[in-house]
Amino acid sequence: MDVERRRRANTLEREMRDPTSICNVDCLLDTVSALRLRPRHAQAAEKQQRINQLRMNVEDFDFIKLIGAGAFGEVQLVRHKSSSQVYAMKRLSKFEMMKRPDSAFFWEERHIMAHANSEWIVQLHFAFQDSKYLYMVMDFMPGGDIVSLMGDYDIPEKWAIFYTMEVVLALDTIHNMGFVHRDVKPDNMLLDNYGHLKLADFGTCMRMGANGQVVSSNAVGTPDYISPEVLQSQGVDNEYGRECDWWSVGIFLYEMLFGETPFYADSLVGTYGKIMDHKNSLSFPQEVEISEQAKALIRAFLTDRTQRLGRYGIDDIKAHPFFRNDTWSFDNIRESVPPVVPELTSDDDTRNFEDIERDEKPEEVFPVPKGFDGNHLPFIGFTYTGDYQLLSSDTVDAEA
Ligand SMILES: CN(C)[C@H]1CCc2nc(NC(=O)c3cccc([C@H]4CCCN4C(=O)Nc4cccc(C#N)c4)c3)sc2C1
Repeated sequence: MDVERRRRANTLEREMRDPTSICNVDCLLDTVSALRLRPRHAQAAEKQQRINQLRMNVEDFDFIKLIGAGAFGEVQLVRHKSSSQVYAMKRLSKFEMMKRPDSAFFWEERHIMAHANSEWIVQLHFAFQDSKYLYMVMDFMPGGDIVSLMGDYDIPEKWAIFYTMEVVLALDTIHNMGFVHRDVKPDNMLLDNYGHLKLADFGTCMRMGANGQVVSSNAVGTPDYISPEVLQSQGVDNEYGRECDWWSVGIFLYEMLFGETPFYADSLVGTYGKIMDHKNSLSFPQEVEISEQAKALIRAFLTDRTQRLGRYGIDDIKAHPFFRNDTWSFDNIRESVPPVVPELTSDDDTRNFEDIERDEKPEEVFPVPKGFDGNHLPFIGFTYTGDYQLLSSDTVDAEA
């Protein structure tokens, strides 16, 4: 083959091997699977079926227990049959996503968990899809979430130092990847089998622009933890940056120390009102003994974004007196012993997860259109096979 053709062929092959390329092999096979071949192409349809069986699919996993649920799906503890490895498998309904225009959130979640390669971020091991769902196969976090931890223990200030330090380092990882999280809350903070923290749910993450800001008109996030500037972005295009996540850390720290969130109200409007009027509504219950440093840090986070601690980077946060202690430092905390180490008896021990009843709503499926069915086109490229990349040199040789 002439040099020029060989050079171009090599470049294409490199693209096909690159997990982040739009024409990598997984993406190409997604395209084949997304084509709705009509019965008259019997051979092709048969081949398509065979490809779907050879690719990773939900039959490769044994279901163990339902361990979480969200707006578009659920998380199950599963065991991969051929490797016996346990994972947390999140299943998102394609039907739910097709009903809403702003449902491309799973791309950020997939990108962050697949490529963060960080001890602070739950790792995505595999992603695949079928006609109804997207599946994300992730680390199982047997320590459960911080909501459960706060329910089980009265958190002393020393523990609050540990968990706040780990959340700060985890968020710094997300920010350095170019994302604002926007929904930092204890539900999204999970503990591994040592008791160390990882962030777990990235559906509300948004890429920052070159100026470090995001422009968004939908107020995302959970009422209690949402910052004033994100709240004000509802309906209008408001710009804000990573500092909105530091507000949520302030709420989290307050909740660990006082057992409730600072702007709680029995109505959404009540909570929003208190958040917008935080200068007057923030107060510390007298009966709880809390250090001045802790109150100072909470005030430094729960303030207007132009004054908020962390707006110039996390060094100002790390330097705050609240974090001064004789056990943990920002540099060694991941190698230290956490306040609570989960007692686990097996690799599929789910003691730290509440039983969840599955809402048996009838599975809505979309009618397969008679004509061209483009329903799966938005999901092409979602499949991710992580380490065992197809077309990797050893695979081809093994076949040879
Ligand atoms: C703008 N709108 C349209 C979109 C805004 C962002 C968004 N995110 C959604 N997200 C969901 O629909 C969903 C589904 C299952 C579980 C979870 C989380 C919330 C509860 C637990 N959970 C989770 O991810 N757990 C988890 C993750 C990783 C490891 C382990 C373990 N062990 C557990 C979320 S739907 C939706 C709509």
